[in-house]
Amino acid sequence: MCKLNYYRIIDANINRVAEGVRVLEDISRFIIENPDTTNSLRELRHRIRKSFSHPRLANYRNAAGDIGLSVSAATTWDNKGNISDLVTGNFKRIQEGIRSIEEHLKILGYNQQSKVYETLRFSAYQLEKNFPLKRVVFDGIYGITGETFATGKTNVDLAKEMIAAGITVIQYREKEKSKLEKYHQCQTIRRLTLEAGTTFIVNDDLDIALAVTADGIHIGQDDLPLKKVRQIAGNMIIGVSTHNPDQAKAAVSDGADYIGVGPIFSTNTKKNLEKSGGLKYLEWVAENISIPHVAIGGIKEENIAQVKKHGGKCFAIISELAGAHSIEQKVAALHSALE
Ligand SMILES: Cc1ncc(COP(=O)(O)OP(=O)(O)O)c(N)n1
Ligand SMILES: Cc1nc(C(=O)O)sc1CCOP(=O)(O)O
Ligand SMILES: [Mg+2]
Repeated sequence: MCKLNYYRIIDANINRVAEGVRVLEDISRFIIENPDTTNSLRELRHRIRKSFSHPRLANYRNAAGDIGLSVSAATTWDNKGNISDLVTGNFKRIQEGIRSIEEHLKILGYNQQSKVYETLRFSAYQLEKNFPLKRVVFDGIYGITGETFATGKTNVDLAKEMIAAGITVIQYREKEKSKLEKYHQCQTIRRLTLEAGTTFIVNDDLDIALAVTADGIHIGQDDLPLKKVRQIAGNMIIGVSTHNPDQAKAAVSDGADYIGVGPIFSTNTKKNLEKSGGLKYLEWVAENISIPHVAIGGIKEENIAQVKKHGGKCFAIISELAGAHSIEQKVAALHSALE
């Protein structure tokens, strides 16, 4: 291959990487409003552009004749379903682009410069790990579907009613249906939640969560280990059920975004219900755990105020919502009980 083509590859990748960093910089600046991350990204972008320069870079630029353009225009694999995918996709793009720069600099004998880009790639990994995509405020009612506890409403109907009632986080939980049926319901709920700006979390099925580009996955103590789920799910929100302080501490150190705390009260909704210290455990979590927590288990209009008194901020509810004649009225009643 003609040496000049290596310069062309390096030039294309410097542009590609800088553009990817710019997308993240904009998210950090205008959506997350985090000045530290914005500054780190800006510095990374400048270093990407300045760490190698050669007159041949611009001289051999040929964007219009780049055969990759038509390939890229025809692909749909990189369509981004949500902001979390956008962030993950751009970090991937940056890391792969820098890797390509490193390799081609080495071929041309620029070993020192290649090492500089290697350092920048590791900075990008670090920035990805710490990217403050705290998209959700875990506060108020966290609605969980449960059509088996409803009278004639499907999970989709329940999700629609929850959205109309102003619930901002909805979890899809379904224990009876086939994978395919669950997938179809989740597809519909994903569309509805995207339109409404509601956070959508899938219980148990990581494959479905990924397939419908949900915002998050909720796992229990017997599901895949959290670290493995993080490897597969990237930036997706990961919630973990916990029933005692050791599980809560482990979830934090393994990188959970929030924990479920329960059961607070007894409930017939879950088979093989775990034991926990209930309200006492919740109090411990409120005092000792830094990430958001979601209380769950037997929460109803008549006891939600008590849960709040013991440190509850976010309240996950299944049967009290699914069994309500009107979810909108039930949510209003729950809010008044919390006042
Ligand atoms: C918010 C929240 N907390 C806890 C659970 C329970 O999840 P898990 O332990 O996986 O049990 P199942 O719900 O799958 O029966 C939850 N779903 N949501
Ligand atoms: C699904 C679930 N998980 C729990 C836990 O303690 O982890 S309690 C529970 C059941 C919650 O349903 P309801 O609001 O109908 O009681
Ligand atoms: Mg589960």
